[in-house]
Amino acid sequence: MSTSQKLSVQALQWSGHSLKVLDQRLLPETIAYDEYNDAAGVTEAIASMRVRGAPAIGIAAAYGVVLSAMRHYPNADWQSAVEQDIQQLAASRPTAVNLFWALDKMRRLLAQNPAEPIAALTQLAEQIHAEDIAANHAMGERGADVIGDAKAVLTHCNAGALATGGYGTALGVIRSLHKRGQLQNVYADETRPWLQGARLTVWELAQDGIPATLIADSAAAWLMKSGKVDWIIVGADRIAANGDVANKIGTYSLAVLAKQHGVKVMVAAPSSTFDFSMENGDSIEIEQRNPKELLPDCYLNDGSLVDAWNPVFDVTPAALISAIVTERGVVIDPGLHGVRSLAPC
Ligand SMILES: CSC[C@H]1O[C@H](OP(=O)(O)O)[C@H](O)[C@@H]1O
Repeated sequence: MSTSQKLSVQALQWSGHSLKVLDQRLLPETIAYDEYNDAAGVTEAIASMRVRGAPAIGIAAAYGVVLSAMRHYPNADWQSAVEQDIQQLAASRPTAVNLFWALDKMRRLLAQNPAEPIAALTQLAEQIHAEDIAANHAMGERGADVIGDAKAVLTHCNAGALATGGYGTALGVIRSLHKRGQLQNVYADETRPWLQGARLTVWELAQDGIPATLIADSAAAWLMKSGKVDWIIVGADRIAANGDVANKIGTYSLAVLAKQHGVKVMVAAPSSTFDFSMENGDSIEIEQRNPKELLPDCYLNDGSLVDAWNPVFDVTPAALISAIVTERGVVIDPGLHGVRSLAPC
């Protein structure tokens, strides 16, 4: 696909009675949407990473609850059937708190016994979607304000429109910097093993005419030692009360390297990514995915030759983070202050 071709690609498209999900396992070669009419399908779309990215997972799950209610209401005991679907959605992936945040919002609405449950649930899911996009634009501007003029930034994984309702968190900051003319270059690392950086971020930025330079994950240290980047900008999947951040595997090593080389680290995440029930990141569940996602094809026919350990997130201590940017505000040096100042009032 030519980089000049501009596509308003969205991870999720809600029709009012079905959810179309862009199958991100096939990008960038193929743009294909699967259409879902029930919660079980949405659960599978999340678990298989057809849709991925903390905010996008939460939004998809919210629509999954709407589809569940559409299927079961007004049968007898329809609320129990919906609750079972909610539990299935909650079991799809463990680390991104946005999934549980969205499901809890839908549950709390159901507990109020709205007179028109389908309409009420639909309105809330659409509100969650719209507010995420608005939050990303607000974060983009706040993050660009913090960074000012940057030689270049390095981003890890994909925290873009493909991982959210639209515009992106880390890529939202990059989009805002680019619009202001404040950015000389964007480096994107490949983000093994799923290659969110090489397959999604480089491609997504190209749709906006934002050139990105791809690097191997193992080149990040040398890039920083070469003085080529000022900031690392990433998203998040769960942020504890002390500012510890769970994000894509490899984020922690980038933060350690950044400290060694005087590079600053920015985390951009909506307030739905905070988990104030957790004092620190020690108890954040780290998803372990199928080793087959890590093994080269040559081993797939004979798994006896090699074992594989495939944690797909890690936790970066707040002390290694320079700024956490949300739609509610910014915390500089979260290691000193925690992030409770960003809690909802
Ligand atoms: C906008 S936050 C996206 C966040 O989710 C990614 O994980 P996955 O691709 O496995 O869903 C990664 O941690 C990103 O930072």
